[in-house]
Amino acid sequence: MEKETQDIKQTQLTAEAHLNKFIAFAQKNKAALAIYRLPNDSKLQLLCDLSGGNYIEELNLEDLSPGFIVHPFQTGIDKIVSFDAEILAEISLNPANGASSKRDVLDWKKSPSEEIEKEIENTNLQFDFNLLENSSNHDSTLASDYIDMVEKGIQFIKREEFYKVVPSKIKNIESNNDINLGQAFINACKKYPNAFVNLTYSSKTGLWFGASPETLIEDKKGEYFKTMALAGTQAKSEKSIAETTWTQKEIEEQAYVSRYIINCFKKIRLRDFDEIGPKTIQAGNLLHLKTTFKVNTESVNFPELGSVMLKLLHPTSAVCGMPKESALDFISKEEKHNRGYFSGFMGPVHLNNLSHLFVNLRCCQIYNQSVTFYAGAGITEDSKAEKEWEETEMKCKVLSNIIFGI
Ligand SMILES: C=C(O[C@@H]1C=C(C(=O)O)C=C[C@H]1O)C(=O)O
Repeated sequence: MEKETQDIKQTQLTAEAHLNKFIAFAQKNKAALAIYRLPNDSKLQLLCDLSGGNYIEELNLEDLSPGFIVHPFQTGIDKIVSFDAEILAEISLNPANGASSKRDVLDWKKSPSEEIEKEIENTNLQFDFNLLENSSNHDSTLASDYIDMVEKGIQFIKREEFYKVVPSKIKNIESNNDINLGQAFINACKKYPNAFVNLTYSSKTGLWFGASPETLIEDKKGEYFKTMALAGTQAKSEKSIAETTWTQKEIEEQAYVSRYIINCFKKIRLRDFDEIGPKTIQAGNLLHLKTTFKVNTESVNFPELGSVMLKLLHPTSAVCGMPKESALDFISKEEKHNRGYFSGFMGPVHLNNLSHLFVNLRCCQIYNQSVTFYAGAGITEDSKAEKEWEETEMKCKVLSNIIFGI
């Protein structure tokens, strides 16, 4: 018997223990699993597709059934995969500090049967990291290679091949296969309250963990559409956010992203939008410049705006460059690793009338015996290559700190 939207049953365990049971269950049953915490929310969402998820050729948001989508940077080796919301559960964390306690309650929102709930609750297996396949991304990017790539990018900008490009790197750290995934997730929720904290697992996509500061699209059916231009990075200092200053380089770098979004609106002749910012926002130990764009989809009479904009926006100039085609060409030729799902996007679709997709940043892929962290930095004519390398190091630390304490 299917039981939807009703709080069916509550089990008393820590949130961490609940998460680890779900993760081990998903692996054992070859199911697809998405665990996420929306920005500034005190609830964790768990979504499981017992079929293991479906490959999608072309993404049409309006065709998808309620679930979760995982989209790579470029479709090729890595494919778009959708997870159907076959099982939905919610964990309320202690609202005072987002901390997990002995009394974190798991509410089943949807499940195919009581047997499945029991099976998950009774799972005592450990997640087996040995079963994760190693990718082709074995070698960390060398600082010297990254710096050369940035300098080449600056030369291309000077020759007006493009105005901005976002080269990325990978950093591999060896692991003993003893990562406590549930604990890492809860720690990321505590440390990054305004991030989209996510952990996804399927045999099609692998195991990914992230804490993204960036919305790609937020689409509330019949109400609003939102997107954001996020760029420019500096380490948080003693100064208050109000006192933070930005250089011309960072202001320009972020303005490209805003301009790119406005150009997308222009392509579909949409003039009626609110633009808020740029404002300084904090993402962990980093600061960024952010402009929010909001459209009332009801008043502009454009119900499919989210779907249309998604196709136009990805990959934005925050993760690729401007113009898109020539920056993408540079990235494909110069980067030695495969970005996989890094700088792609992911998030819930059509759940409670909301589709909220985030750019997959500040993330890592977990393998047997190692973890690969990904980070990029926006390059403009005034970039200093060493500084950009340091920026990618700081970005990798967002999660390496959670997983390895470094
Ligand atoms: C590419 C990343 O981040 C993006 C690039 C930024 C920049 O270049 O300053 C800032 C925020 C993100 O839009 C990343 O985190 O890896």
